[in-house]
Amino acid sequence: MDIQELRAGIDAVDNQIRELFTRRMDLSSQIADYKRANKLPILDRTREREILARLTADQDPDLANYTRMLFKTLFDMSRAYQSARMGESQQLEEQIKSALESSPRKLPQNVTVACQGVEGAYSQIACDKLFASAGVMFMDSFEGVARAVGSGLCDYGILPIENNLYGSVNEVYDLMRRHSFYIVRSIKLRINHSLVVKPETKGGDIREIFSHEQAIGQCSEFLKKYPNAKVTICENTAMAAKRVAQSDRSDTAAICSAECSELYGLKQLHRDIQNSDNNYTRFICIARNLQILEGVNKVSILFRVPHRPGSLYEVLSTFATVGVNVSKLESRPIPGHDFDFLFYADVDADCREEQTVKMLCDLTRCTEEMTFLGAYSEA
Ligand SMILES: C=C(O[C@@H]1C=C(C(=O)O)C=C[C@H]1O)C(=O)O
Repeated sequence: MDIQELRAGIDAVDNQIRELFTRRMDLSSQIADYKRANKLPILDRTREREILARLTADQDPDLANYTRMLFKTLFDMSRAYQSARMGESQQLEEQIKSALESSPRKLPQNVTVACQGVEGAYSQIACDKLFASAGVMFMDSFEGVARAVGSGLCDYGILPIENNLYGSVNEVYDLMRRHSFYIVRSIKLRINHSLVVKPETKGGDIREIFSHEQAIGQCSEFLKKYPNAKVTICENTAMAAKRVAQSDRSDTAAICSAECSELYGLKQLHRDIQNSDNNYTRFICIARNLQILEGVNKVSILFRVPHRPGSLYEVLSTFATVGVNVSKLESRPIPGHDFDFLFYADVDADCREEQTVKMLCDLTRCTEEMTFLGAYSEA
């Protein structure tokens, strides 16, 4: 046999070893589960000795030494895996228990809240509905909001997460992986867009329309009435209105809220221009530390599952076993990992109940990575 053929043989064996190794580690993690529930230690020397004796009993003595070395390494890895899994779930359980004891019952009112955009942004409208007397700090980007909360500059932050017609705000989903914060509330806001212009501008003058890409998508039918106008994407709808108001031109328009139009002294040329009247955007309110306020009924998590058949099913069946409804499941690519996917899930569960905490701990074990994003209620 030439070396190519021999190497092809090794490649085939390596593939099998990898497959079997994954299965062995998976079983080991299930044993960790059992040990945790039954308060047993991770290390079991007797069991390890038995395995070594059984596997080397009828082997050539030279090879038996290598087998011993290989399996001792496997035991080390298997124990490390078990302790990581047990540690992770214990940490989560303790974190939830301590948040339940120390969180305020309601959102405190005299706080500073970070919103993206400028005065009049939909995020600010959401903020005003959640906080009666908060000081608002405007940030240039969604990332700026996450940073302001993460650094402690602001107590809370408001981020749009999805629109029922146009879908998820992917940028915000991606932020959840890169920044550490917790969702403490969410709010659904009915969105009515207007086409706004300077007082002197007429419909026929319009050559350019500014807005946020979500608003443009939500008004796509209406925009067909202006086939010759250039559509320009802005950071947010309030910024678009401000741009129209401050420009020297009188051939521009913005898509934004009625509140925003008034704020910038603009005129609403058309009202309710969204494709459907049933147009809602969900905003989340985030905090640096986990806070579990009264009335929580939703839990959000982010998780990555191994690349093998049934791994997502295992997660979903963990929800099904305790009768928990999954209200949203979103998958996002992970930058730099061509085929790895991260899932984001919203489930209807009460984090004050022991079975929910247990379910979350179980999830840390059947996923490769799991981040608890918070327990909250939706207004
Ligand atoms: C997997 C277990 O936990 C540990 C790891 C072992 C293994 O990887 O085979 C064996 C015994 C324990 O030290 C177990 O108890 O079976």
